[in-house]
Amino acid sequence: MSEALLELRDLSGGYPPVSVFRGVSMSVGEQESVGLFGPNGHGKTTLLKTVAGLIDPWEGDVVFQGRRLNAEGKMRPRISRNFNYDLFQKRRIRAATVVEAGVIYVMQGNLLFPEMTVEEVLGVAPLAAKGRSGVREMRERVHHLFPRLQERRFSKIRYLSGGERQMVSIAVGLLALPKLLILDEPTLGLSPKLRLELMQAVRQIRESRVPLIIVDQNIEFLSGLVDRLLLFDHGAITREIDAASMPSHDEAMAMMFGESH
Ligand SMILES: Nc1ncnc2c1ncn2[C@@H]1O[C@H](COP(=O)(O)OP(=O)(O)OP(=O)(O)O)[C@@H](O)[C@H]1O
Repeated sequence: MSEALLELRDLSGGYPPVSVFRGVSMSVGEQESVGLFGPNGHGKTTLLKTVAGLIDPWEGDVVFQGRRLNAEGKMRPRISRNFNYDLFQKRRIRAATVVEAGVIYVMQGNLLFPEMTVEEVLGVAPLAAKGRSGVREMRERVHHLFPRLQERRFSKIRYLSGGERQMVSIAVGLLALPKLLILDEPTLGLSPKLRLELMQAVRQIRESRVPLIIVDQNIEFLSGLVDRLLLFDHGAITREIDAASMPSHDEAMAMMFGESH
């Protein structure tokens, strides 16, 4: 396997006091693409939000290019009696640190500013790249990937369809010049036509060798895209499957729930 770009070491987390995932160890190599597949509500998004620095890990490490991005040690129980104790809590991982390291997480759902235009949003996105070179080339690539955004560049985000907003979100992620791009269910809830368009764009991103972690409910889509598939069940990685032996949707479900799913 190629050298590890991202390594998660025995990572646990959740929404205190509720534990969502436990003892997750995985790695993503340079130029590798890894898929996460598992039932809804079992903690994939929570794991990715922890890697992205949006919520604190309870235990374990997030290591990127050999550097630990989280504070060392376990999360300590909260002892503050302040109502807004979150404001005073010292963060164990910071989203800004993760972004500066080059890990870009494209979240599920629409989190864009509704009153900004497509052009304005795409204009500010490269700020996250912190002066790394290659923004101009990436702009061209984004235009090529999503010609529809060029047509809609003067439209406010609020007037875009769900699929177009998803395209903007991925474009923002790319314009941050990711060293690792994390896509959380990029085709969720889209019409079949837009879904296909977006799937093709993600395939092209993959072909350009951007390392990816991608979560999707469509295993056929993931199979054509990833070097390894991780089955994620009840907050833990239960199985790792390499590209040569990708299962069908039914086979993957049987691996997780037995033949009677
Ligand atoms: N902000 C939150 N506060 C408390 N619990 C939450 C929060 N967000 C999610 N959860 C809970 O954490 C658990 C894991 O949810 P998560 O979204 O990580 O799962 P998932 O595998 O990504 O599923 P999906 O594909 O539906 O997003 C669920 O039980 C969910 O209800």
